[in-house]
Amino acid sequence: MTQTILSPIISARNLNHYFGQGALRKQALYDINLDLDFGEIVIMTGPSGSGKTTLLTLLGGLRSAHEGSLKILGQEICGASKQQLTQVRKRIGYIFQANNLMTFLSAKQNVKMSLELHENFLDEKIDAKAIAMLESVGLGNRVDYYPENLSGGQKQRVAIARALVSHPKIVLADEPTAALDKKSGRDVVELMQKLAKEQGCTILLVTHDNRILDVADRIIYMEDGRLV
Ligand SMILES: Nc1ncnc2c1ncn2[C@@H]1O[C@H](COP(=O)(O)OP(=O)(O)OP(=O)(O)O)[C@@H](O)[C@H]1O
Repeated sequence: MTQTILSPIISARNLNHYFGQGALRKQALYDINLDLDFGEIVIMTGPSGSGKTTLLTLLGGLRSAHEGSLKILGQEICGASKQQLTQVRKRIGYIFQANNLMTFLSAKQNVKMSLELHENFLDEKIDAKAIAMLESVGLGNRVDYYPENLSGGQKQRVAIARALVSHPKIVLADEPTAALDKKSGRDVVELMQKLAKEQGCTILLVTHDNRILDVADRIIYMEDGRLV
């Protein structure tokens, strides 16, 4: 695996994005210019409907960009093939508000699944790796628990373990604390911050939660589809 540090890790230039067709076509993002550098934690805030999730999904290669240029880990995403997008996605960790754990898999199996999707981990002891990652998020005593028997904060920590176990260079998180009480929310972001600094990964986190803004190296603000 190449360890070349590409900086910026993500680079967007003059990005525009639209929803709908014909008369219903509506612009959601206007002329976005943004660089995310190696190892930094960036928090994106802004009113509801301002375009934060749309931008996050574009930056994560989860939808294709319409206009402009978007480079993720050196790969141009505008006009990229499905295969190229899939390759980029494998190098990104995602954490969502609703943790999206598989309810029929234990904590360990949820984390392992993320490794099973990567060819480069197939030869490794992924069981041990998944357990070690759960230990590092404080769930060493919960590895065989199913999501229904874990608290909201614990489930979100499993989601963090799943996102970080493959050591991605980028982690994108959409409202990771929205469903959590103050203490669990705080614990979750501090954990993300700690692991990101240890692993040297860049985090972009969308939130409405003012209580966690201080973990950011940089805060960016979105309004009416524009970064201001
Ligand atoms: N799939 C879609 N089809 C049509 N319009 C959409 C779609 N997704 C988002 N939009 C519109 O794009 C704009 C930006 O939405 P987006 O979800 O990115 O905002 P947001 O800042 O993440 O909001 P919130 O904080 O409420 O999650 C909104 O006007 C929304 O209605």
